[in-house]
Parts: sequence; structure tokens; C-alpha cells
Amino acid sequence: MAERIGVLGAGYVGLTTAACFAAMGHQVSAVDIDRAKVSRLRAGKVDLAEPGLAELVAEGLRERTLAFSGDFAAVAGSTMVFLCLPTPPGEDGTPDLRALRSALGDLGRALAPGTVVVTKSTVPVGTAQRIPEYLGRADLPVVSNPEFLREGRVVDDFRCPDRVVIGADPPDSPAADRVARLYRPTKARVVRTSSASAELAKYASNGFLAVKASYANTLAELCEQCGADVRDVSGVMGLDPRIGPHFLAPGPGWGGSCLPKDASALLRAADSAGVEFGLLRDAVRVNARQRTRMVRAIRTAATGRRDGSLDGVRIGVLGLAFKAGTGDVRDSPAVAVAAELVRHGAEVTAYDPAVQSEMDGGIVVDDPYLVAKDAAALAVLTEWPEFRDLDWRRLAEAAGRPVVVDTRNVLDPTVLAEAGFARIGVGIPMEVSDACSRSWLHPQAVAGPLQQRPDRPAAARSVRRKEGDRRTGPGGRP
Ligand SMILES: NC(=O)c1ccc[n+]([C@@H]2O[C@H](COP(=O)([O-])OP(=O)(O)OC[C@H]3O[C@@H](n4cnc5c(N)ncnc54)[C@H](O)[C@@H]3O)[C@@H](O)[C@H]2O)c1
Ligand SMILES: O=c1ccn([C@@H]2O[C@H](COP(=O)(O)OP(=O)(O)O[C@H]3O[C@H](CO)[C@@H](O)[C@H](O)[C@H]3O)[C@@H](O)[C@H]2O)c(=O)[nH]1
Repeated sequence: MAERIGVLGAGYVGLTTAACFAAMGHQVSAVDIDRAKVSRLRAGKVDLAEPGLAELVAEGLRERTLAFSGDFAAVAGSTMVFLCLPTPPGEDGTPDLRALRSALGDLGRALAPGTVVVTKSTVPVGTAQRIPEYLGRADLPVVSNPEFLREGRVVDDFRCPDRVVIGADPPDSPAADRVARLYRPTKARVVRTSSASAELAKYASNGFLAVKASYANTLAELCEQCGADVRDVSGVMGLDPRIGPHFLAPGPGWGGSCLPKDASALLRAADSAGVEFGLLRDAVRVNARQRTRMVRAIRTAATGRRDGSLDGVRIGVLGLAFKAGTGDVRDSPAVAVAAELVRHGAEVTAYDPAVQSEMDGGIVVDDPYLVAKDAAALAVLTEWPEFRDLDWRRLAEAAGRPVVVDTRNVLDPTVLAEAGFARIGVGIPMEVSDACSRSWLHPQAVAGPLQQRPDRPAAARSVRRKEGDRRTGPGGRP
């Protein structure tokens, strides 16, 4: 049965939900308070670089199964309304439900009797129970349907999810049946629970991913100290189906718009419930330490010193997005590391294939080769596969010192070695890495291979920014 579906919020989750349900044959109206975004969407312009999404939006507009509006009245006649509104962290880490409450307050009276209100936003346990209060009416069925899609593959994840979670009180309510029916085309496993279990399952999943990634980052630190290779260690672990191969790659820390905020929310929920969730608290601490560790590695690679000022030291950054496959920089560890380098006085030039935004105190360029110019070190902060295929000889020629800190272990060591680049990976033993990684672990032994290059200065060069070096990229970025 085709439903008339209203979607509140046309961001990553809302736009995907709207476009995918429209493609499944439902009549969908999406409402967003961002009127400029609504105008662009009506013209078929999708801001998110998500494979397949723009095509689905175009199809929905063409078939007239998908419409966009800035006016809540557009969803008043819906049979189901999906809440896909932001739930950012408040000051104490508790999710800020103001967007949700204000939208429901505006909409409540307008909804027809029997309309099913479905929460897709990530919300604290107990929110479904409070929706009638936010709506100002108690006659509408409420269903909790947390979303698990990942950025960079939102359409694929929505169409082929690992699981669909549908929570209601009682779990077998007719409204929950109707929501479950919507997902039949996905052939996904549908898990029916209470609304509280559905709400907690979402936080529990992201919290667990955070713990797993922090485990991998701590393991990487240990590998560096004891001569093991984290890629082998995690490869062995991942072959155990009880552990699984995913989320074991070390990096500059986990970030994005979800994991950090959901970890904080889960910690707050545990605090309020009087449950000590030390494991998750430590995962958050490890995450902060990992960023600091990467800054220290880059500083040491650039100057041979673990501490001290980076005044005037040029550092080239490859990657700003919180992970490859997205242009999203919300809570990006790459941006945090770059900002910390700037804070210590470094002159940072950054490139990311999908990021157009400006960077506080640094320069974002639209050509990866510009980041190397006179750089005392390069740092790969996002695992874009195309960084492997850069012309590393050309980068070596441009760089002040051909040394790269590969915080994602994505580069090809052979290509780098042929280009004359010294590489410092994460969790990779000194034997596998080159002599430069020894300088990272033992700062007094500075940059052996660099001293063997007579045409290169052994120590970091302090390079003053020249006005002529400023480049203007697309989107008006400096
Ligand atoms: N991004 C993800 O990968 C992802 C995945 C699963 C769950 N979630 C959760 O889904 C929710 C939405 O996340 P998102 O990433 O899609 O957010 P987003 O920031 O991409 O989009 C939110 C949209 O809502 C709009 N909006 C804000 N207030 C509004 C209001 N009062 N009325 C109408 N529209 C309003 C904004 O203009 C924006 O377009 C959050 O709770 C998030 O935790 C996100
Ligand atoms: O082995 C790994 C895997 C990931 N990360 C980092 O972890 C962060 C989060 O990555 P990912 O989970 O892929 O990003 P999101 O798109 O934010 O997706 C997460 O957050 C969404 C919003 O809640 C959920 O729906 C998804 O299921 C959940 O994976 C990123 O900084 C990654 O670089 C690592 O450091 N190592």
C-alpha cells in the first residue's frame, strides 16, 4: 500500500529517506527550515556528494512522487511523518531536542487523526514516550525507527540495510506493522522492539564502534612501541567472526557528526541512570589522545622535536573530511589536527577532494600539489584512496623535506620510497617503516634519510608565507 509520507529535515538522513521512499512508490513531501536548500532541491540540486542520491531526487521530481517545501503545512495530509531533524549535543553532551520539539509543536495540531509519527533522528531513551507531549496531543501512534546509514553510502545503506529496527509500545502495534511494511522492498531483517530498546540500540551501536576504534588506536600505539604491525594484528583479530574485520583501522581518531555526539549522549544517559560506563569514557579519552599523538608525530616529522612552537613551519595537509567518501567536516579529526598545528604556529595548507570550505588560520587549495610547496612535512589525515595515486615524485620535488605522516596507513610505501619520501605510519614498526619513523619514536635521532640528501636542508625550514602563494579555490575559499 502506498503511503503519503512526510519527512521533516532534508539533510543526510531526511533527504535519503524521502528520495528512497519516493523511489519505492510512495508519495513523499519533505520539509526543511532552510529555504535556500528547499529551493535548490526543488530545482534538483543536491548539496550532498552522495552516490545515487541526486539521481533519485531527480527521478522523484520527474515522477512527481517527491516534493520539497519550507512550510510544515505540506506534510499535514501525510499518513506517516518521519522526523529526521538534527539532535546535536547540548553543552553537557545531552542531545539538544529543540529542533524536534519546535517542529512537533508547530505541526501537532495540523496532523490528521491516525497519522503515524516516526522518529528516525537519534534520540535519548524515553523520547518516543514524550512525543505526545511535544505534539500537544496523545491520539497519534508513535514509532521509533532509528537510522544506521553511513555517510558516503547513504543510498546503498538505506536500500540494503543490515537491519531495520522498529520500536513501539507495544512492539506489535498496528502502526509498527505499517512502518515495517515500508521496508519490505529492502529485504532487510526487521527487528521489532519496545521504543526504549530501539532508541538505546542506536546509541549502543555507535558507542560500541567508538570503543572498537579506540581499541585499535591504542593497539597501534602499543605496536609502535613493541615492533608489531597493527595491520597484521588487526587482520588476525578480524578473522575471528566474534570480532569481525571492521572498525579496526587506526587513524587520527574517530569523528563525524554522529560517533562523538552519540558517545557523549550515551555517557550522559549512563550518568543519569547511575551506571558507570568507564569503558566508553576511556574510549573518548583515547580518542582525544590519538589526535594529540598525531599532532606530535607531525611536529616531530617536521622539526625533529616532540614539543615546542611550530612558528613559521609549513605543513601540507592531505584530507579534511572526517573520513573518505564524504565532504562532511563536522567534528572531523582531520580538521582538529590541522587546527592544532595552526594553533602551534604552523602555516598549514590543506587539500581535500570533497571539501570546499575554509579553514581557520590555514589555506585550503584545490590542487593537491600545492600543499607540498616548501612543506617541512606532509600529513595524510583522511584515507582518500586517490592520495595513493598522487605523483609522489612531484610532491617530493616541491616539498621542503620529503617526509609524510600517513595517519591512515593508506599510502604505498614502495611508491614513497621510490619518490624519496620518508614515511611515518601509525602502528607500523620501525623495521617496516623507514629511518624517519625512528626519529618519531626517538626524537634525538632526527631525520636520518633527510640528511643523506645534500640538496635538502636537514632541519625544518622556517618559511614565511608569501602573499603570492595564496591561492583562491572554488567556492571563494582562500
Ligand atoms: N548523518 C548521518 O550519517 C546519520 C545517520 C543516522 C542517524 N543520524 C541522525 O539523524 C538526525 C539527522 O541527522 P542528519 O545528519 O541528517 O542532519 P543534517 O544536519 O544533515 O540535516 C538536518 C536537516 O534538518 C533541517 N532542520 C533543522 N531544524 C529544522 C526544523 N525545525 N524543521 C525542519 N527542518 C529542520 C536542517 O536545515 C537540515 O537540512 C540526527 O539525529 C542524527 O544523529 C544521522
Ligand atoms: O576502522 C575504522 C573505522 C572508522 N574510523 C573512523 O570512525 C569515524 C566514523 O566512521 P563511520 O562510522 O564510517 O561514519 P558515519 O558515517 O558517521 O557512520 C556512523 O554514524 C552514523 C550516524 O549515527 C551511523 O548511522 C552509522 O551506522 C555509523 O557507522 C570516522 O572518523 C572514521 O574515520 C576509524 O578511525 N577506524
